[in-house]
Amino acid sequence: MPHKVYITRLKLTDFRNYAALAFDLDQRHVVLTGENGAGKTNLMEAISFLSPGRGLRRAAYADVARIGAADGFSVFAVVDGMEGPVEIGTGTAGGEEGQARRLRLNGTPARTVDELTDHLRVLWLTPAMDGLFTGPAGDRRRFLDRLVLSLDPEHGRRASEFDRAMRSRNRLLSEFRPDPAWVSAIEREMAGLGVSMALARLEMLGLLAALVERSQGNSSFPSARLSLSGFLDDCHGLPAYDLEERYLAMLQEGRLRDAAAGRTLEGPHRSDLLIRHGEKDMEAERCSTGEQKALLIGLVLAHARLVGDMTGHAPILLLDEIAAHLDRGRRAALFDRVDELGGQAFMTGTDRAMFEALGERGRYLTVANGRVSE
Ligand SMILES: Nc1ncnc2c1ncn2[C@@H]1O[C@H](COP(=O)(O)OP(=O)(O)OP(=O)(O)O)[C@@H](O)[C@H]1O
Repeated sequence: MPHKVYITRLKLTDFRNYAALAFDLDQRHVVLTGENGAGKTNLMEAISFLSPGRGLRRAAYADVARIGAADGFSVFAVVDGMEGPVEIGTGTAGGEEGQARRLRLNGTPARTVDELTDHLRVLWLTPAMDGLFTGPAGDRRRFLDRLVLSLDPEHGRRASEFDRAMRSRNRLLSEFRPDPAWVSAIEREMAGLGVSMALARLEMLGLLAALVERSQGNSSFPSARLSLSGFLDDCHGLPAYDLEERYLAMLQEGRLRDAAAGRTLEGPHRSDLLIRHGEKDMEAERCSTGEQKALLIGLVLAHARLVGDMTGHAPILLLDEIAAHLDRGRRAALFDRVDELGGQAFMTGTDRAMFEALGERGRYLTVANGRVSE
């Protein structure tokens, strides 16, 4: 069983509808119930800021600060983390758009928010992800990249450097006579980064597939079969160097076409994650709404297990409005599966009765008017 990472104290200041909120937690899972608009998802979002990135809503920081607040927002947490107890403070100062989120670990400013991954991993499933299978490829790519990031924190740096290089190339190609040596140098950089990104994604899919294979048959949720398409599809198994040369040649040959299009038409930014319902052997997008939800739950649970297995520390799991779509038996199975992962899970719902099967494994809190009570 992986080591349990859990939050023991949470304090929010000027975060969404919370002016000031503080409460203590123990190792148990946390069930947050309350009426629509009470602030349950806001609390989940606050916890998601204990991981790098823009949180589970991918919101602009200016929208996260409480309306009327004088100066940004802050989230403070005490966590029994991967390296022992740690105090985490994160937030923004001022309401400017585009500003970076600051992080303090045990009172000391951290260089980047990426340092959070030394202490805990936070994974989530929200109703906004329900359209994952039917929505745009970009959503699935982002989902996949978050999976990769939770095991390989370097993935984010590679992706943003690739993006920067690609923007430089697009800009250069739009010039009347771009300097070919400069374009080549940028393409070489893109080839290295792009292939590393593709390989990191493939490695993640391989690990997940192996885990799904091992746990086949003993799950109440369907297993997802995942593959990638849209970039270097016919090159599986080639060494990284050959893949880089291949991608480099594609970029060189595509210069005129890309210049005309005003963007780079081939690369890891064009990949799509293909998802199939394993047991039915059917594309996820053609499954029923309920089947899609179950598939997504199965996928997130498998990923959470993988993170626990690989790091030795169970991730914190945020399951927003998870119980509503499931029948009684499935709900009970979900709580068992979540508990078996060995981490602390936060779950929300409008009705406490939905969580009956969780029993004493959970702590039940009511959210109302920007406050949390027993
Ligand atoms: N920056 C902000 N400042 C103040 N209030 C905000 C801010 N952003 C969102 N809110 C408010 O927070 C409230 C609670 O939102 P939240 O999404 O957490 O509700 P919820 O309890 O999850 O509800 P539901 O059950 O409907 O999903 C909403 O009424 C919203 O208007």
